[in-house]
Amino acid sequence: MSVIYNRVALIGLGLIASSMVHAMRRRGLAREIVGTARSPETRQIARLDGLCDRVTDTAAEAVKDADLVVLCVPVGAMGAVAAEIAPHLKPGATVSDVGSVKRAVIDAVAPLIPEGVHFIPAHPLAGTEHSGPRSGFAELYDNRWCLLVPVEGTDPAATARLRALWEGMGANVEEMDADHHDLVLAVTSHVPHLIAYTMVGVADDLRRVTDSEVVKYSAAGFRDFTRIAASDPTMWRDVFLNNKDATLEILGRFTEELFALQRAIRTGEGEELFDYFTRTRAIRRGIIEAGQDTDAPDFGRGGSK
Ligand SMILES: NC(=O)c1ccc[n+]([C@@H]2O[C@H](COP(=O)([O-])OP(=O)(O)OC[C@H]3O[C@@H](n4cnc5c(N)ncnc54)[C@H](O)[C@@H]3O)[C@@H](O)[C@H]2O)c1
Ligand SMILES: O=C(O)C(=O)C[C@]1(C(=O)O)C=C[C@@H](O)C=C1
Repeated sequence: MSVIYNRVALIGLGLIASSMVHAMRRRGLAREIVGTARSPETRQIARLDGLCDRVTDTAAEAVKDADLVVLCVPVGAMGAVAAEIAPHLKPGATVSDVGSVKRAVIDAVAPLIPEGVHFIPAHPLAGTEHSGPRSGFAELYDNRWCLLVPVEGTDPAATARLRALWEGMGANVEEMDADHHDLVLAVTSHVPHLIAYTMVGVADDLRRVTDSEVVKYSAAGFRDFTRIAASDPTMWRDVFLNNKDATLEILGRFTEELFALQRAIRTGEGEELFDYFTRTRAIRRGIIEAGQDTDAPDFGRGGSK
């Protein structure tokens, strides 16, 4: 594959940025990758590992002459970083981000972007519970979605170029409106994380009662929750504070359903529980049959009744 951007600057060098570096290098998508991070320790690690072609001490230095600048910091820090880099952006450059929330990031960043610079928000739907400059890997975006959320009046050629970069990094790209994005992600990612955090918190409270049994006998379902609940606290604090309305909307619906199930258990409504679980099982099977869950093991497909 050929070079898509001459110079790419990554602000913040954690899981998402370091995975971008590896994925861009795999296909030679950028001639030069410049990176910077707020903490001196992260910059030091990035330099030691040769993560980027150059690591600068400030974001202002990193974006100098960059054709693409990607903000890879927690959602709550996007505005401050945009303010810092705005005066140093090259005319004609593209600024993008990878934040898990889109409306709040657009509101914070768009007004700071100078005329003549394109702003194209993005969100790769891929991650792990790990963070930091050593957590990235080239395959993270393979066969994952990356949603582009262009604001009104965005230059189609600049959007097409960013799309080509994400496709080059292995992702499938679609465009989506910001509010719709935030609602969909509240359902598919944000509230599920909140539920995992809560369940692990409950288990931790119980541990005082049952000693270490919660850890010792933790079954696969709970282990999956602990993986999710190990995700970065700063990132997730910022997600919930910046996607408040959609999170509360979905959480409201979730608690209504939970109360209905709670009642069915208390009153012994076995049929209601069976029908509910049958419906949810069909959803999982539908996802697998549509080939949308590349992680799903093949066992029992169409087998169990
Ligand atoms: N981790 C995931 O699963 C995932 C998936 C998709 C998108 N995202 C989004 O990507 C972004 C980065 O997430 P990550 O997982 O790479 O995080 P990370 O914790 O691995 O890295 C974050 C980077 O931002 C820097 N940083 C933190 N606070 C900052 C501040 N106030 N000012 C400047 N820099 C700061 C850190 O030093 C670090 O270099 C977030 O906006 C997150 O919502 C994360
Ligand atoms: O796989 C994981 O560990 C993730 O949590 C990744 C995940 C998700 O919820 O799917 C988390 C946050 C994102 O913004 C995008 C992807």
